[in-house]
Amino acid sequence: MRLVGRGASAFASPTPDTVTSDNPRLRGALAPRFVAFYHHGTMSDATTTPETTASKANIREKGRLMSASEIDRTLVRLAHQIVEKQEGSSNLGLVGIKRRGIPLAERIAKIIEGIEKQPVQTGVLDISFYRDDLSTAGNKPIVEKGEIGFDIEGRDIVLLDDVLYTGRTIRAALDALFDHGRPRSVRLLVLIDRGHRELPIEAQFIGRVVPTSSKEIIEVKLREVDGNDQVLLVERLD
Ligand SMILES: O=P(O)(O)OC[C@H]1O[C@H](OP(=O)(O)OP(=O)(O)O)[C@H](O)[C@@H]1O
Ligand SMILES: O=c1cc[nH]c(=O)[nH]1
Repeated sequence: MRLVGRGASAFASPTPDTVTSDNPRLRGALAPRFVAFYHHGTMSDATTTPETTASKANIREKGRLMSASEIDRTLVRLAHQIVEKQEGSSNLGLVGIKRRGIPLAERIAKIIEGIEKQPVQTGVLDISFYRDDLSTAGNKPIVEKGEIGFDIEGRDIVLLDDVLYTGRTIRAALDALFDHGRPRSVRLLVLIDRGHRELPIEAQFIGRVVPTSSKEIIEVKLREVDGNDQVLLVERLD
């Protein structure tokens, strides 16, 4: 059976007991709702833990691509690049894609606030409902069509996610975003671009480009979701 959907990281780390955010509005949005795992080269959602034991037995950690301090420094660079590109932050809005895009948006907003000395609005997109491949998914995710958190009309939006792979999440996120209004511009920030695009989607702000094989998986861990910060390269063995 071919299962498709979102998913990458849950097999490698247990669901955290606590999911934290400084922003009370975002705390619920960070909470994990689905356990995700890879299956035959595609990604899948499941409402119960598919066993991470079996999954773990079939994966091998190949190396650490980024440490916590490397992630920190990368986010500082990306924040400066955003400010340079947007010529400031007065019309800027950062929208994090659930889950790990949300803490990325919060962290980068804080850095930009430190540079520009003015608040930066952050919001959340839960795009589960909008994916174009849900009809073939084995387990359908619960639909949660939440508010972004601020008015995106006329704003310069930066969408943020941890990993850019096929581009399907971002395509779905763009659909969802435009359901909420008409921004002046939309740019994309990802911590890792691993290639393998299936759609004509590119990021304007990239933490690191990591050429990967289709057997490899990028695992981004962020302390707000996973309890620690690092980026791992793992490989499926089957
Ligand atoms: O370009 P794509 O092929 O769409 O893949 C990228 C998406 O996959 C991962 O999400 P994941 O399914 O792990 O969800 P999570 O962030 O909730 O763990 C990652 O966070 C991106 O959102
Ligand atoms: O390798 C991948 C692919 C998609 N999403 C991830 O988080 N990692």
